[in-house]
Amino acid sequence: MRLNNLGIVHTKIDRPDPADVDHLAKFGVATIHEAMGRVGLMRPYIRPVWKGAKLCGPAVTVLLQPGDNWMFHVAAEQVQEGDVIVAGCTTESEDGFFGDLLATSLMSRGCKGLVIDGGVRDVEDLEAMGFPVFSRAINAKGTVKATLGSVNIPVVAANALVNPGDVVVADVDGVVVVPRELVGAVADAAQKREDNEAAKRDQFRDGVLGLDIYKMREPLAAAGLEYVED
Ligand SMILES: O=C([O-])CC(=O)C(=O)O
Ligand SMILES: [Mg+2]
Repeated sequence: MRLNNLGIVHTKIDRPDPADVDHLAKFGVATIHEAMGRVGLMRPYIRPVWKGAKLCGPAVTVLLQPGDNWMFHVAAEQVQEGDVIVAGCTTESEDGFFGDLLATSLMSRGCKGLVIDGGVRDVEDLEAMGFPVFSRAINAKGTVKATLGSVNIPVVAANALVNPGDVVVADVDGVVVVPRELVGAVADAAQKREDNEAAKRDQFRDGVLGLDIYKMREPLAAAGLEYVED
């Protein structure tokens, strides 16, 4: 009888339609999060390790054990072109699980980046390679290869549940997780939101006030806001 979910690799995962992933990739994390109804974000302590890093792709998930990066090598074999890796850990850990060697291996498999609720190192090289990484820490502390975790099971990373095949989008504003079956609908909703924002941006540029665009004068007065001249 299996007592835990460690030591498992799911080799078949469902991925969303690549056209929907491409559409979603056009939008920023803030827009996607709003379009979903203000949900789906990882905790904001996950930050890009180099300026300008961005990623969007279906997740191959990894559950790590603290101080151990064995499962990244197992995960590399499961990566398909366009995937990203999302790594959680069985407990909080800021060890440097990942660096340029693993990035080189993942890139050769078509991987588009990493989100990890842990630490990474070799950041100068990751930037030079153009491999986008989002992590909770930059840490030179090395790890071993000795303890089983799992690949392609549901993982929690920075308070977000990520199922294999969910699409993860990350940019300087944060990391958002879009459930696989919602990717097309969320991309459409994000497009609508962006069109709407474009119209508002034009008005703001022309000097129109939010007070008038959003018709806020009446509700502000009803709430008791007073303008005092003296
Ligand atoms: O080798 C490791 O264990 C992690 C690392 O620094 C790399 O991937 O370059
Ligand atoms: Mg290294």
